[in-house]
Amino acid sequence: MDAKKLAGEKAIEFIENDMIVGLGTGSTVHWSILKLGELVKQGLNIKGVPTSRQTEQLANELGIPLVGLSSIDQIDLTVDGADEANPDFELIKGGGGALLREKMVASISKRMIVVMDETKYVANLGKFPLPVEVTQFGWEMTCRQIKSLGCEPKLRLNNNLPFITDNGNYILDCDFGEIYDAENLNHTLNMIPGVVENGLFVNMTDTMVIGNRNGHVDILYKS
Ligand SMILES: O=C(CO)[C@H](O)[C@H](O)COP(=O)(O)O
Repeated sequence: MDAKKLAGEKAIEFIENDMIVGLGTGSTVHWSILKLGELVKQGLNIKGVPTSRQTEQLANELGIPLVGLSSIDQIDLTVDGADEANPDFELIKGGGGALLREKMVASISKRMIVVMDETKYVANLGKFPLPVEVTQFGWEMTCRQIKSLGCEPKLRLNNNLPFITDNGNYILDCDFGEIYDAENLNHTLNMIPGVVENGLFVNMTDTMVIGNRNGHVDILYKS
């Protein structure tokens, strides 16, 4: 059983006609977008807000109408993946490098549904190094300041060259070990000049759809 596919497709059940829908990035939400494309072909009326160029391209190929942040102030529902999620519904995102647009879209969403396979649901965040998007200008200085918080940042590479985000920035993958105060770390990181955004999503989702290899899908709601 493809646990990512199970979760991705299940989440589409939350989408209703006439909604503005945030479209996340990654291999799990990929399945949600494919399913959404089928429903749009059958007459579902929605508008999507893509969180990356990759997602924008997929949505265009599938004929999903898109709208940009320039013309909306609120999104009804966003479906997106995660690299890790804990029982407090805190997330690490950005494995695909789309964390800035993902967080902007999530921040104006009335509801965010997170889709993942069972391996992403963990007791404590931090095994997955936290992605931090930083400006190219002075990135080494920013890197040293992040390091002084007690982690080992690594510049993300792509074919031996720095990975460049859709926004023209770099990503530092930061191993903090186990993260016990995600809210505080989120604020501390974003106070460092040169940090554009980090991949901690705190108080942004109340629903997680988790696919299991045994074919079962768990839906968790924050109480
Ligand atoms: O945050 C993300 C991209 O920036 C993704 O949602 C996250 O990396 C999960 O990806 P996948 O579903 O492929 O495991």
